Amino acid sequence: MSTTPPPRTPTRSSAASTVLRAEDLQLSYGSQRVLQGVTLSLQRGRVHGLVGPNGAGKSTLLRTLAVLQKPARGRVYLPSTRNEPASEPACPGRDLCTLSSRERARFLAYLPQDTSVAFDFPVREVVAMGLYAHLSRFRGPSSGDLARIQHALQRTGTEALAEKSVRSLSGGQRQLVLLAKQLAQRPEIYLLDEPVSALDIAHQLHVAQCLRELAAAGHAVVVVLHDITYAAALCDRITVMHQGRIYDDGTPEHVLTEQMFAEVYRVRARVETTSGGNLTVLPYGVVSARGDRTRRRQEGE
Ligand SMILES: Nc1ncnc2c1ncn2[C@@H]1O[C@H](COP(=O)(O)OP(=O)(O)OP(=O)(O)O)[C@@H](O)[C@H]1O
Repeated sequence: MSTTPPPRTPTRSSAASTVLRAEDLQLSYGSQRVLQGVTLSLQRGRVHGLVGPNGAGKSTLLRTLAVLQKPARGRVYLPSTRNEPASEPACPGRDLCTLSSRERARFLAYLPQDTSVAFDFPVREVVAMGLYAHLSRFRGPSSGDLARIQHALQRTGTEALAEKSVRSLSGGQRQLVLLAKQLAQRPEIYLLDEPVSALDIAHQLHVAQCLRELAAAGHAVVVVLHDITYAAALCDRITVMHQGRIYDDGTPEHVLTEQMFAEVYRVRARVETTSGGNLTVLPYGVVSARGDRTRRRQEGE
C-alpha cells in the first residue's frame, strides 16, 4: 500500500542553491563495483529522492555523501560558491572529509536504514545526542537546548516515549526517535535512508509533512525510498539508481516513466496522474524474456 503525502510546496519553483556536490564517485566492495561515475548536486529547499531496485547502490551513495565511506575515486565537497546550477562544472570548493566531526555534524545528519541501537538510553537522551555539535565542552544543555529536544520529540510525535528506554521501542517508534535526534541536530542537510519503511500510514504522512517543512525552511533533504508513489508526491527531484549508476535524474514527472520501470525494475507499471495532480504508480507484472514473448503473442505482434 502506498501513502500519498501532502502536495509539494512552492519551494520547488524558488531559486535553489547547491549546498553539496558529489563528483564522479566510484566505489567497490572487493571486485564488485557499487558506485560508478556518480555525479549529483544537492540543493537547499529541495526534497531529493533516491530510488532504485535492491542493491542498486542507494545506501552506499548516501553513506559516501555522509563521508562514512571513502570512494576510490571522486569527491564530495561544498562548492565554494554555493549557488551554481547543478549542471555547471565543478568549482574547487572544500572537501567534506576535511571538516572536523563537529563541523560535519552541524552540516549534515545521517539516518541509517538499520535503526538498531548499540547502547540502551532513555529516548530523551538519544534525542539530546543530536545536540552534540552545538554544545560547548564546558557547559551542559541550556534551556534553549532543552526546548529544542522537546520540539524534536513533539515534531515526531514521540513525546510520550521520552522516558522509555530506546531498546524497548518498536521498530517504527525507533525510526521516529532517530528522526527526532536529527531534528535536534539542526544540520543543513538531512540524509535519510528509508526513514518511513517501518511507519504506519499516518506517521508516513506526518514525516512527509515534516520533511517538506524542512525543505521550505531552506534545508536540503535527501531521502531513499522504495514507495514510488510516496516519493512522487514528496520529492521535488528524483534520482534513479541502477547497478551503481545514475539511470536518470529530474522531476518525478520526468523520471517515473513506464520505460524506466521496465528497464530498471523489470516490472510493468502504469503511471497515472490523479485528478488531484498526484502521480500514482501501479505495478502489474514482471518483465521477463519469456513474458515479453507471451505478451507479444497475445497482442498479435
Ligand atoms: N559492507 C558490504 N560489503 C560487501 N558488499 C556490500 C556491502 N554493503 C553493500 N554491499 C553490496 O553493494 C551493493 C549495493 O548495496 P546498497 O546497500 O548500497 O544498495 P541499496 O540500493 O541501498 O539496496 P536496498 O534497496 O536493498 O537497501 C549490493 O550488491 C550489496 O550487496
